[in-house]
Amino acid sequence: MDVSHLLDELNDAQRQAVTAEDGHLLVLAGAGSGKTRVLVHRIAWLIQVHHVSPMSLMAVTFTNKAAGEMRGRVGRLLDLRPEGLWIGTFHGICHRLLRMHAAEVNLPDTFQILDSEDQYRLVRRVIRDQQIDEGEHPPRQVQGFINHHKDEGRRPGQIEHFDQGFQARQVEIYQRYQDYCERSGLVDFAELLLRSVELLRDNPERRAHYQARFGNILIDEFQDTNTLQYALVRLLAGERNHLFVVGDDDQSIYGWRGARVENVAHYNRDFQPELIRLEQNYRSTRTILEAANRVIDHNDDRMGKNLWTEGEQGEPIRRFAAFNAEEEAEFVIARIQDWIAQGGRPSDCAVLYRSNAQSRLFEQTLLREDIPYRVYGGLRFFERAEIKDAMAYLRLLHNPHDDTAFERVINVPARGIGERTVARIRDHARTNGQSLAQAATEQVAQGGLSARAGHAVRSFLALVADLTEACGSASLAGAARAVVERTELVAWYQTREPADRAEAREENLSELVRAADSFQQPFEDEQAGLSPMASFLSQAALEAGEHQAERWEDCVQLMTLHSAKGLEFPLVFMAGMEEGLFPHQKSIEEPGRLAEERRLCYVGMTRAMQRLYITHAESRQTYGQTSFSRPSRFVAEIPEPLIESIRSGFRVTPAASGREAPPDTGGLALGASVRHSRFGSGTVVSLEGQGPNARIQVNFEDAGSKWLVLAYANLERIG
Ligand SMILES: Nc1ncnc2c1ncn2[C@@H]1O[C@H](COP(=O)(O)OP(=O)(O)OP(=O)(O)O)[C@@H](O)[C@H]1O
Ligand SMILES: [Mg+2]
Repeated sequence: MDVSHLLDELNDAQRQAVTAEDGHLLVLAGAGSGKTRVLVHRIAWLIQVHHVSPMSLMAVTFTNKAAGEMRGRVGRLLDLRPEGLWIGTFHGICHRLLRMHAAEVNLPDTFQILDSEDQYRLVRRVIRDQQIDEGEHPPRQVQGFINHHKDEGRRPGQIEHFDQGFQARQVEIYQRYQDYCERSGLVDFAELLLRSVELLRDNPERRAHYQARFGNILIDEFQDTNTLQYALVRLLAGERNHLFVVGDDDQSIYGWRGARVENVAHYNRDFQPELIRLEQNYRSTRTILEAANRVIDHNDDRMGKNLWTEGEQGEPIRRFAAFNAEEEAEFVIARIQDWIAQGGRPSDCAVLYRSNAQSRLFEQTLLREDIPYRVYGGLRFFERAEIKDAMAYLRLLHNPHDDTAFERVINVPARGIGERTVARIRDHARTNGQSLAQAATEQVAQGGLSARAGHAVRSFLALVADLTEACGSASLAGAARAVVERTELVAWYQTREPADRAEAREENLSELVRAADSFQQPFEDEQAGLSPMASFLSQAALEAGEHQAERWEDCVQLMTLHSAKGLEFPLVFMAGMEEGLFPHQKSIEEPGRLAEERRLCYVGMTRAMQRLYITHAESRQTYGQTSFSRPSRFVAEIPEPLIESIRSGFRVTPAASGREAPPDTGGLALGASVRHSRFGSGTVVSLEGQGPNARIQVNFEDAGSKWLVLAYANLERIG
């Protein structure tokens, strides 16, 4: 059989990795060196050359999207659909394990996944029920506490606490939250992993079964695995199985979420893998690559690597210092327009930023210029309110005792059931150890509610019962359609919201029906005996937890630096490169976190293939206040010849007359001495623009030369 196509487009080191003999492997290599490509080819190689059954392979990637792509690429390389192959995220794979062994891990067959928003609401509910002070124990922070301990594999009983006050209460909330989840058959993201690890750890039979099944386990983006994920890998690998691990310590960017780059060292210690380094980069120009290498050089404790490219030198990186965030957005969009005018595609362009809030100005400008765009990391489809409402009904059809779903929609659309009634039902449920649905039914039957409330609750229960009956034999799409129609969600949103918002919700709900209609149940889920409905509900919850970008239509891509991981674009903008924003204020004081920010910068820069722009603004509005910032230290870490400043290259062309009106100096003249609250004193060296756009350049004694927006600068004249 000719297998040359599996090796043709690989260099020697890549080929060595793909064709390695059985054993453990670690491919440690920088960005764009072909790690993901090698992993895909390795899967195909094992199947085609070693005749390994796809059933005995497990491949783990960072997102469902990446998993889907990987499946497609393996399929194309092999020219067939690799049935039985487990490719997925750690969460997806653990979900599958739990579905198959629900009873053994004490979960009902109908267990549901809690996404992060559901989890937040539930934590808040527990805090309120306990009458604990939300100021002292903010739900978000408690949610972080719970997830942190779960990620480290700790149950409430295993958490050491040193006082009987604050810490003890946090642990208690965790315990009660957990009890609630157990009662209602709910599993949060971290729990998916923790239960799976417990299953394999505590059940020798299951462990032996899976160790015998998965002879080869391949993992991408290994540097961002957490403690539990590594524990799972060890349990699955056992003594005999082969691990194929690829990663880049310089791209570890999820430490704040529990990822442990030390796992690379632990893997070396525990498995003594053969080390293969890939040193040739195929993604970026020489300039971009060298600049990224020089920035990351400022970090200590690196595993160290060389990256080179045969690619051309390329253009210098361009740096633009904007007066303010508005001008920054104008600049970026103007460059995108140039790109498109020269025949480039909108989807080649990515604007990357540190935090989601930065997208707004870019969106505004893109909208105004009528350029199609897409923002990632905001609310994804399955996180939208109307979708979650409809899904909650579907969940109730699937499992009437799903309390989270019950609570979400008992009064959606509004039917006059108030918080007091819900509290009464909840109390009844708690006292009698029942689900909310059972409690509500009993309360109605026993006349435990006021006449009005009783009537409303009865109508809600009747709606759910009707739907259940109507959907008993319906297809998944039929059930989704029935929910959308009979619940009258659309009409309800129409009465509450402006027409355009309600219309968008209506479109989304139709999209949900379409999504259900075209849903293809994964082969593995089917094999595991899952109903299409169960698969669909789980898939939705898993997807809601992801913030990875997807490339859809041909539109400009806006996303956070974190979401850009693993992707590549011909034209990249890194916006908001300012101290305090990036590196983030919270990270500046802590060396460990600063190093993680620098890795994030490295990730951002290495997404660029041909052209990279770095922009920063001297002032921007945050929380309604103007703040002034210096350029990010990372900008200064790019050596001079690789980066070119183009502040003067971007000028708004003067009015058609060709004559610019004299600048509005606001009473300040060239040469005047001024003082700025932050930059100290200096001399005015340049003035331009009109009214709110008037700008002033000041040579500050300590802070150097700055352009400021006159209207915001609050300069005080001295001398
Ligand atoms: N031997 C090769 N010949 C030509 N192109 C290659 C080769 N190896 C990889 N590439 C291309 O280089 C780019 C980067 O590859 P890939 O995404 O696999 O790198 P990576 O190491 O996984 O990057 P990252 O660290 O960002 O995840 C891709 O466009 C890929 O198709
Ligand atoms: Mg990759």
